[in-house]
Amino acid sequence: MKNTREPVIRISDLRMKYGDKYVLNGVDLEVYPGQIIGYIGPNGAGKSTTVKIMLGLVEGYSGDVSVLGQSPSDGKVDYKKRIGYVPEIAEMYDTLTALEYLSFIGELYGLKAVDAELKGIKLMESFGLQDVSNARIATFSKGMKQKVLIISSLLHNPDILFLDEPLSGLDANSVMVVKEMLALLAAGGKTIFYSSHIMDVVEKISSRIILLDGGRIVADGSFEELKAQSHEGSLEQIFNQLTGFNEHRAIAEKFVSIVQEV
Ligand SMILES: Nc1ncnc2c1ncn2[C@@H]1O[C@H](COP(=O)(O)OP(=O)(O)OP(=O)(O)O)[C@@H](O)[C@H]1O
Repeated sequence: MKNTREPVIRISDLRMKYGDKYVLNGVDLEVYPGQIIGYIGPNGAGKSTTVKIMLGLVEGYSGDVSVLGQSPSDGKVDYKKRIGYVPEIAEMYDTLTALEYLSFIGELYGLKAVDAELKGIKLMESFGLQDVSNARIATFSKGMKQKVLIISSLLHNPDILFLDEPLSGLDANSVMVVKEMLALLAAGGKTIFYSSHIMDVVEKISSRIILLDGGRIVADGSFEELKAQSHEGSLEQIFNQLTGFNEHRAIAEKFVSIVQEV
C-alpha cells in the first residue's frame, strides 16, 4: 500500500530470544497513521512479544524499533502518553470502583483526575455502564471489565491503540459498537494494532493484515490482496494455508477417541 505519510511504527530486523530460543526472527514492519493492522498468527508465534517490545514492556531485543519516533529502549516514556493498550489478560485493581479505576489510569496518562472522571462517566454511559460506575470492578462480569479496559485505553485520546483480543467477553451489540468505533478512530488518523484469533472479525475490520509465523512475517497485505495471492475464500482458510495446517479433522478425531477411551 502506497503511503506518503511518515510511519508511526518502524521496526527493522527485530529479533528476540528467550533462553536460546528465538521467538522473533527478523521482523521488518512500517505502520502508517490511519491503518488498522490485523496482527495474527498461531499461538506462540511472537505477536504479544512484538507488541510488548513496542510498549517498552520487554527488553533484550536486537534490531531497531521506533514508535512515534522514539525507541522503547532509550528509557524515555513520553511516547507512552500517546499510546493506548488493551492487554489480553489484564491485572485490574478490582477493589476500586470503575470510576476510581478510570480516574487512576487517566492520571497515569497525565490527565487531571477530574477530567478523567468526567470523560470516564461519559464513556461508561455510551457502553451502558452508567448504573455501575460506582460499583467495585470485582463485582463486574467479564464483558463489563472488558468495557472498562477499552475505555481506560482511550481516556487520553492516544494516537496508537494496541488491542489484544479486545472483543473478548463483549456481547454482540457491544462488538458492533467497538468495530464501528475502531473504524471511526482510524478514519480520524489513529493507528490501530489489533491482535486476535477471531479471523472473521480481523478480516472485516483490518485495512492491512500481517501474519506472523515462527517469529517472521509470512504475509502482509489487505484481505483482498491476501485472498488473491492464496486463492482462498476466507481469512481462516488463508491462515490455515499459510501456516501449513490441514490436519484439523485428524487431530479432532484423535482427541475425541482419547476422550472416549474409558
Ligand atoms: N517471559 C517469557 N519467558 C520465556 N518465554 C517466553 C516469555 N514470553 C513469551 N515466551 C515465549 O515466546 C513465544 C512467543 O510468545 P508470544 O506470547 O509472543 O506469542 P503469541 O503469538 O502472542 O501467542 P498467543 O497467540 O498464544 O497469545 C512462545 O513460545 C512463548 O512461550
